[in-house]
Amino acid sequence: MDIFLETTMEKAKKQYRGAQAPIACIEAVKGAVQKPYQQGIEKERQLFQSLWATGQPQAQQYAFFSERNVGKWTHPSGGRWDTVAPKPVHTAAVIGLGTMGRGIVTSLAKAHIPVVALEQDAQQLEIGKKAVNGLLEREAEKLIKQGLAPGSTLASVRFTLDFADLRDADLVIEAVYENMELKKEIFRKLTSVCKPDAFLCTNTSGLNIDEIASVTKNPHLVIGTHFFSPANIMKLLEVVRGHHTSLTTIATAMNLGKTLGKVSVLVGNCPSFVGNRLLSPYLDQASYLLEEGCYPEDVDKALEDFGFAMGPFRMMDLAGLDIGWRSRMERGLAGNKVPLGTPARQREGKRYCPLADLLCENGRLGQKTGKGWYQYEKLGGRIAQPDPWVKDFLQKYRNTHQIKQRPATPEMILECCLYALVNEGFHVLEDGIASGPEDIDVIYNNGYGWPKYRGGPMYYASTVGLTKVLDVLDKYYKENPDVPSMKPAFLLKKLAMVGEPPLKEWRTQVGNPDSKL
Ligand SMILES: CCCCCCCCCCCCCC(=O)CC(=O)SCCNC(=O)CCNC(=O)[C@H](O)C(C)(C)COP(=O)(O)OP(=O)(O)OC[C@H]1O[C@@H](n2cnc3c(N)ncnc32)[C@H](O)[C@@H]1OP(=O)(O)O
Ligand SMILES: NC(=O)C1=CN([C@@H]2O[C@H](COP(=O)(O)OP(=O)(O)OC[C@H]3O[C@@H](n4cnc5c(N)ncnc54)[C@H](O)[C@@H]3O)[C@@H](O)[C@H]2O)C=CC1
Repeated sequence: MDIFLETTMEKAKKQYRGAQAPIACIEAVKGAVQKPYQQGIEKERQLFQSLWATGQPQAQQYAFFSERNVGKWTHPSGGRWDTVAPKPVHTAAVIGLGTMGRGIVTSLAKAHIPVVALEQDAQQLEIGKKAVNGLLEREAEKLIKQGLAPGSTLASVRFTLDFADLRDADLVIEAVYENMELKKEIFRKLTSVCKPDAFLCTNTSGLNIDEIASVTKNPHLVIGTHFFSPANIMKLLEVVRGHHTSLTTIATAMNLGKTLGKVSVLVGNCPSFVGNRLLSPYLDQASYLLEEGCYPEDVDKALEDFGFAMGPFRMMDLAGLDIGWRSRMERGLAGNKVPLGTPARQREGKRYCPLADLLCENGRLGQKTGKGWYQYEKLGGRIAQPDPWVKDFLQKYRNTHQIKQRPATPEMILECCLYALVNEGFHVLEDGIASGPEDIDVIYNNGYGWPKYRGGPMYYASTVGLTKVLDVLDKYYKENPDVPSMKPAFLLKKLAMVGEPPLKEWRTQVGNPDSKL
């Protein structure tokens, strides 16, 4: 019998909502550790038992993930990052104190790393400072509650508008708007003001790390450190290596994640990296469902009942709709770079849903503007309420474009969204961007509120049955040839054809000579 386990009953209930098997907390089951994850069960059981034996209350079911080297990869030089010593980070700097920067500053301060926090102007600095101070106060309260204050304190944060104040930082994390020209401008400044051996990190959601590094004097010190929203809470750090990134830089970024109490996963550099690359077709499917008759709350409910912490629309509202919008404008898919005469629902011959762009054009960027796919109680509010404005807007949009309505059951919603995501996971494996299916699972479990008891998207696909996933994708793609992200990946077909081997054997089936697996 499966038992889903967490440290406390409260956590277990939250984490395993929707699970069919009994849930329990450590206190209740002690040695009887069992869970339906495909790997490391024995190791995890031993870890649990040893932690339990030492009486450490912070023993966590997923603790072993932060200990194992997630993202094995061999450098073109033949070296491996996990054989190289990381450099210590005594002081850090963060540029941009918006949704992400403020959480990153808080994570650093919490990990006793003093931070210099830089903004673009006095007004933004004041807003950022207030937000960071609020988060730090909350952290201080937690320390007091745990009886750790004043012995365990938070590191200092110095707020500034002056790049010269970054001169002593060992590591800088840039978190400004998602715009390549702006990022390059920041990195040009950094490479001239920072110490020659400072590590220069970008929190970009998916821009090319090599292009950002190209404007610096030391591209081997440039790396992607992709945090997840809310950055002070979410456990994942996606570490993105560029072409020139050195092993020491990788080791330092991976170690930084550990210092911050996060799970670091090393991935390759491609548009949107791993997590967001899989997210993109998932969100596309979610928005097609709106075109065809669903409302945001219907789609979110199906995915939240499946176990996600947040459905796709609540999640987009949390992250900010402007990130995707900026990225689409840069790629000429939205805004004034779209060639005149382009059909509203088509780009480059493929199906395109402009709904998120239209929301942004209406100033609805999500929680930060108090309105997005939902309405919120105030600017920055968190309580999502269905919005009659959105309902009306969707109805008018469907009428204008005369879109054929297709009633969707929760099962259909799950199949469209999840199989699209999983299919992209197979492409990522074919391309050698993640070092194995387990890494993709770790990314989703820790960065996107995926229900852990389902093991992650790739493991989930193996439990559904790869042939079933393949058949559904195949049928959908035949009916919708303008949605190429639903064309079944070669690796999925191959694995289905060779009898659906267990996930731990998938790496040997990749067969791509360029793969880094
Ligand atoms: C180049 C673009 C790529 C193209 C692809 C297209 C994509 C376009 C859109 C995507 C943008 C990309 C963004 C990105 O790069 C990656 C991301 O970050 S995506 C977002 C990932 N995050 C999630 O999926 C979050 C899922 N949700 C959760 O895990 C939980 O719901 C959450 C932890 C937020 C809350 O937990 P819960 O148990 O429900 O609530 P609690 O009340 O217990 O809160 C716990 C903790 O969290 C704080 N918190 C809660 N809500 C918020 C909030 N809205 N904002 C900030 N913080 C929040 C709360 O205060 C608690 O903190 P404490 O300090 O412990 O009190
Ligand atoms: N919001 C999210 O969920 C996630 C965002 N990201 C990425 O993180 C980066 C930041 O995103 P958000 O925090 O959401 O953006 P945001 O819009 O909330 O904040 C950006 C901040 O950068 C500041 N800024 C702009 N130009 C600046 C400059 N020249 N110097 C100093 N500060 C400057 C702005 O004043 C603003 O406060 C983007 O690259 C985004 O793609 C990555 C992961 C998740």
